[in-house]
Amino acid sequence: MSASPVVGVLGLQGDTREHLRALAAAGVEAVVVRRPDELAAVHGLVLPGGESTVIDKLLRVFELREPLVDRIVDGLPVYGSCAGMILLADRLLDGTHDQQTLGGLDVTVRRNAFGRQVDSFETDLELAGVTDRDWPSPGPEDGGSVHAVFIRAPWVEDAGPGVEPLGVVPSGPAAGRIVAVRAGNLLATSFHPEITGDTRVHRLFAEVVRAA
Ligand SMILES: NC(=O)CC[C@H](N)C(=O)O
Repeated sequence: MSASPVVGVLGLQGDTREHLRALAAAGVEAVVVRRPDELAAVHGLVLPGGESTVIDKLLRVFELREPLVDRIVDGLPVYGSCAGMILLADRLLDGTHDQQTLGGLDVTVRRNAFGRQVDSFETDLELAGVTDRDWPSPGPEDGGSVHAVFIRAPWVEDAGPGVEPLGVVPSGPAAGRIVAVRAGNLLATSFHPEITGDTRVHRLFAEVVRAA
């Protein structure tokens, strides 16, 4: 792997721009991916938050689905945030009737899992992998805790033996639910670090990409 990997952000639908900004702030060269030749040129890929049913359809329209599945099978580092986590799941609960995922992560993900009352909320949670990272401003993000923003988010209903849970909801009705996982080169969070200004999750992913 070259010293400065190029990380793509899937640009079909969702908060592509926020991820591009977060990657740039994490010191990574980041480009939009909308075509198969653009996908072929990146060393890692972010699947942004958005609407997984729409992204699923557009992946097929843009003829990206097959090459992306192939690259995931080949070990491409991929970070999926929210809808991106849904797309990485091998098994999906509460998807629409014709919704497909790309797969790769040996997890069952429940879409829109948090229900109506708390379908969007924020909380601080402990995230494995960011514990010793410095965060430039003092506050609740210090140490291993990140400020997690959930927007009609999924959770990981269950995870296979090769999947490492990185974080759970700390309290409330969904306490203990897994909301961040890693398995090999695949990383996924139910929440949206790209909109908080905290670049530690993107830096963690950049390390995965550099090591691949
Ligand atoms: N913020 C998000 O990415 C929401 C995900 C959305 N509920 C979906 O099903 O894809």
